[in-house]
Parts: sequence; C-alpha cells; structure tokens
Amino acid sequence: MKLEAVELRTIRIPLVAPFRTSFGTEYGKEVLLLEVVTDEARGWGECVADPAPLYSSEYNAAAEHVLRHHLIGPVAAAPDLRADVVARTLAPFKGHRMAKAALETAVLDAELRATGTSLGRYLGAVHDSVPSGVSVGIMDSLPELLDAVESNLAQGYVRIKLKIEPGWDVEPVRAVRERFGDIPLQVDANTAYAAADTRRLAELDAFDLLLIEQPFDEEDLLGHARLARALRTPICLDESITSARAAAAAITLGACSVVNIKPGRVGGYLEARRIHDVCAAHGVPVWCGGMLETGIGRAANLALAALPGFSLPGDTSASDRYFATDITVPHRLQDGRVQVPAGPGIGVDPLPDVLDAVTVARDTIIA
Ligand SMILES: CC(=O)N[C@@H](Cc1ccc2ccccc2c1)C(=O)O
Ligand SMILES: [Mg+2]
Repeated sequence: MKLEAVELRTIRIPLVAPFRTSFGTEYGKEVLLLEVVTDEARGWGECVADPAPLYSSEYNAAAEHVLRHHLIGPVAAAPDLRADVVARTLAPFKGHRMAKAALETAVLDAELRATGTSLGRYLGAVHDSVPSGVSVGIMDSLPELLDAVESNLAQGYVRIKLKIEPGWDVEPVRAVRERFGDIPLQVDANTAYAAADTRRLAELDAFDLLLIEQPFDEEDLLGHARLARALRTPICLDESITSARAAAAAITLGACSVVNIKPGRVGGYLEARRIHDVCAAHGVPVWCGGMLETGIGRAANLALAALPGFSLPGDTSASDRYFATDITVPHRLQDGRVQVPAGPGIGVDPLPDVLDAVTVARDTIIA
C-alpha cells in the first residue's frame, strides 16, 4: 500500500455519568481519531490518550503534535506500506506509544479492509464473542456504589472491577461482598498506593478478589514483587506493561501474575499480541483493558480479547456503559458477552452524521 493522506479528528463525547478514578474525575471523553487514506483502502485508528497526562505521560495535544511533525512523514515515505513495517519505521522515535498505536492500527485496518480479512482472523481470534466485565468508578457514598454495581450486574456484566484509592478501598469491597456475595470481583488502584500501604492492601486478602490491579507506581516493579510476596491476592499490572519486554521483565521479577493488555498503551495490536504470546509462554492469564474507547477502538479491542490467552473477562464493556450515542453502531452486551465484529478490518465504521456532530477539530495531512 501507499499512504496518500491522514485525517486527524478531535471529537468530544459526554460520558453517561462522571467516571472517577484515583487520578481524577472525567465528565467526557476527548478523542484523537485517525483516518488513513491509502491507494488501496481507508483505515481507522483511535488514540487512547486523554487531554492531560494523568494516566500516562501521553496526552492528546502531544499525540497530535508528534504524529503531525514526526510520525506520519516516515510512514508516508514507505514505498510498500504494511502494518508490520510501521513499528520498525517509528522505532527511532522514543515513546509516544499511544500515538504510534493509533497510526499502526489505522494502517492495519486499511490493509485488512483491502484484503477482506477481519482483525480477529488476522490476530488469531478463537471466539465470536467475549465475556465482558465492567469498571466501576469511585463514588461519593457506599449506597451509590452498591446501586451502580447492582445495575451493572442486572445488565449481565460477568465481572465487577472497583476503582480504589487510599480512603476508598476496604470498606467498598466489603460492602459489595456483603451485598452481592461471591461475584467475580477485582480492584484497580491506578498507581495510587505505596509500600507504606502494604498492611492496608493486605486487608483485601479477606475478600477473595480475582486480582489487585496496579497498586504502585508504574516504574516500581520491585515494589510490586515485594507486595506480591506479602499478599495472597494476585497482582495484575496495567500502566507498567508498556511492551512485551516489560511484560517478560515484570513476570520474571514476580511483579505480577496477571496482565491487563491495552493495545493503545503498548504501541498497537501487533505488540499487544506479542504480550499475549509472552504471557501464554509463562502461563500468565491476560485480559483486555479499556480506555473508554469509542466504538472504533472498542471494535479492535474485542478482536484482541478473542485470542485464546484472554482467559479473564476484560473491560470491553458495551458502548452504553460510557456513551449515550456512540460514533459507531453501538456494541451491546448480550448474556454477558459482546460480539466480535466480523467484517473486514476492525469491522465497524463511524456513523458520518454522529461523527460530524461530535467533531471539534479536523485536519487532513497530505502525505
Ligand atoms: C476502564 C478503566 O478503568 N480504564 C483504565 C482507567 C482509565 C483510563 C482512561 C480514562 C479516560 C477517561 C476517563 C477515565 C479513564 C480511566 C484502567 O484500567 O486503568
Ligand atoms: Mg487499570
């Protein structure tokens, strides 16, 4: 293929409800969307960064800038463009994995649409639908939390994940256990704790959680390894796992025994599959994390979540968990599962009218 143009769009969509984590509260999602135009087909990629560098060092304006000024040029210069040359082409540029992931995914989507191959088939998916968990934010009170959990269970979500932070951890978990019994339950701290909190985190061992996700700083592999030796509950890493190499190091150091794979965080779906393969080789279960993607990124995540090593329900929730109106035909939860799109590439397209209604900026870069 030959890259002819890249259209950069910034879209803003309100969330159905504020979503509070240990690093802040979000009321809407601002998304950088890429559409690549090649001589054979077009493709879509969604950047999972946010407006501020609170989850990771990346943020939307930086992703757009690095794409515009450093990443699109070399990819456009590739004479025979395929998804598996993008990462190699971009390797000289350090970091910016979310920006790189969006570009690689858009190229991969175009390549697969041109050959009529679904992303699931290309990656090695073995299921047509995947069981879905849901991420429940920090709430203002325990009654509000219990109502949110009850609503999500009633919709059919097969696993509940609670956001925690110091001061909102043991009591919410205990309240959910007391009200809902032994439902599949896990927590996510988004790096909010430190070694001094070990005794507090050890109190969570009483609740038979599936895992504790990213309790410490993303760079603190040794701290997570020490914590894993002190706790019975498995440690899962998210922010720390930026590549297959990082996954191998974390597992070898004993820093985690479960991995949350997010293609946007690791530079794309090809690296995400490598992480899946590394974890499978170590007997480490993986699940597909979420970054409140629109239906575009959500579709691609569903294909990845259908690979054999994804043995735990992920955060591949239905569109209506976050958006009243998605920019694609909404992904729906049916009997606790979400369908893997079967069409060529990511298998979905934005709905033009909806997309235009939420677009706040757009710019076409001619290759
Ligand atoms: C589903 C889930 O918990 N995702 C992330 C946290 C996250 C990521 C990106 C976000 C963007 C806007 C608002 C909240 C966000 C939360 C996580 O697993 O750590
Ligand atoms: Mg997480």
